[in-house]
Amino acid sequence: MATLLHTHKQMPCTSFNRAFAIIYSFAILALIYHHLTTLFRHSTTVISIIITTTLLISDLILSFMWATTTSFRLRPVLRQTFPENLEKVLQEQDFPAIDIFVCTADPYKEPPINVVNTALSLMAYDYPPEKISVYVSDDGGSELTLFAFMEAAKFAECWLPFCRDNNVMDRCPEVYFSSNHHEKTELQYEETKTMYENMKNRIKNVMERGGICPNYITDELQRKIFTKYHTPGFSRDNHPVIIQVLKESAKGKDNSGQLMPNLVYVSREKNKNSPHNFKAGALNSLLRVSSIMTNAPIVLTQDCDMYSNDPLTVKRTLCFISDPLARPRLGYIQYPQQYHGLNKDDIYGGEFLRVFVANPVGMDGLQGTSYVGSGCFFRRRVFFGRPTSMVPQEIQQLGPDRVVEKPITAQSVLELAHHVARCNYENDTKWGFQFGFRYGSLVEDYLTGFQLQCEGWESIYCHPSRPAFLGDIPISLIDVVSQTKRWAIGVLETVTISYYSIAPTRDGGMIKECG
Ligand SMILES: O=c1ccn([C@@H]2O[C@H](COP(=O)(O)OP(=O)(O)O[C@H]3O[C@H](CO)[C@@H](O)[C@H](O)[C@H]3O)[C@@H](O)[C@H]2O)c(=O)[nH]1
Ligand SMILES: [Mn+2]
Repeated sequence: MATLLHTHKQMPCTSFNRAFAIIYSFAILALIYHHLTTLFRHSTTVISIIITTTLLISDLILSFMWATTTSFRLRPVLRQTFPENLEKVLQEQDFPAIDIFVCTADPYKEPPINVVNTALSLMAYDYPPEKISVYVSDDGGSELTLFAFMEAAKFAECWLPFCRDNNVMDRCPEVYFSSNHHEKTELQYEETKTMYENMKNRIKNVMERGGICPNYITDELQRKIFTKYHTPGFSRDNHPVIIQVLKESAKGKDNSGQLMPNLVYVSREKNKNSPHNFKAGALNSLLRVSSIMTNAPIVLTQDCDMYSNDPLTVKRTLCFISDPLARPRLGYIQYPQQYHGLNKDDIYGGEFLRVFVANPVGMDGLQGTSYVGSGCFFRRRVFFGRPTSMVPQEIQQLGPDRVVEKPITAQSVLELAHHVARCNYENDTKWGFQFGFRYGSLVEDYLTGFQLQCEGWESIYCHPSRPAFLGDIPISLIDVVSQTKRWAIGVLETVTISYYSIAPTRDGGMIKECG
């Protein structure tokens, strides 16, 4: 028998949901019938015609909404993965490499210490470290974020072996050090904690000062890097490309002599005359920069406030991707967005159970779930056209199948990486429409997932009992309202874009440019 890597089964509530759907449909039909008979037989005055017609239209709209969501209740599936079996089908040296994208946009709204915690939790995955590359996109173009990551690169040298040696489950340092579930006596614990506190203090000081303290700059090279942020006219919306390799796997080893992941800081070029396309634009820049530097076949996108809560998540994902019987059209695997720090009453409904759990479970049983922006593992290939026909890239180095041979710090690699992160790079290309993350909606994730599905890619929703990722939720009313408004507008934009673009299934070609 083949080794079991994952299973799926229908949820026990399926039969009940189906029976309910049938009964409810009859009730709706009866209601519509009632409205129609009232309209044609009993409505004699203009007023009663208007009232009945209005009721009929509203009930038709509500029925349509009910029918679309009910489809998610008809075949909900639960999946289980067996990462412990992975090495029976795939040797560790054959594990695919993975490029992880972390996006941040503003050091004051998204404190660098939190972004650093997210990145550290991802670098510390239970996975061969030399196969992991973490790319940080800094849309805030801030030296404070870069400084925080320079510190993180140093701290990672002791944090990664510490997690490995002690089999730590909470690999986000802040969470680990503020919980009480561990041996607090050990020397290694004390040392690591002190290093973490030092890092935190240095980042805090820099934040309070609003700039880098001169005594924190250790060498000429660092000084040179930070002067880039002080050239005349430099602002978050107007600055050149800054790419800094903070950890190179091939060179740096951790404190126990093991290899480390790559850690690369990227702040794409911005100027006021070019559209920057928000997060989708940032992700596309990272997609290209990472193509040039490492070109891993698997890509994980992550919001800066969503840390990894389970070190096994990459292996779990491989259970689907590396399954010899895997569906060839499998494009992405989405984990739910889950949150920590929810208050007991959750007065703003911040858990979003329907959006991030109930609906995806249902979509998974049909054609696959949508992409929700964070906690999603893609096959890089999905960004380059339909499963059956790959669209050639404007430069050959961006092809998803290319094997990178040069080190990420090679001069030619860095030059090309800078080139593809420039803001006019995308002019006259299909980036954002046919390649990469899609432009035109405030919810680029929803639009991207939807268009990938139109192209024929399938997806899987994986919901392990230990949350794979945990994030922050908006806790003030004003933040909740603005997020909900953004999402609502974004979904409407997705509908209009999809309506006006020619879906690939209909013309056998590509999605028309829009925007
Ligand atoms: O110009 C931008 C704007 C945002 N971001 C990053 O995008 C992420 C999400 O943005 P946020 O403002 O936190 O939006 P939320 O509404 O909280 O995010 C949800 O909704 C977004 C849009 O649907 C998705 O992209 C996210 O993954 C999902 O968590 C954050 O890491 C930001 O740093 C950028 O990198 N560049
Ligand atoms: Mn957010």
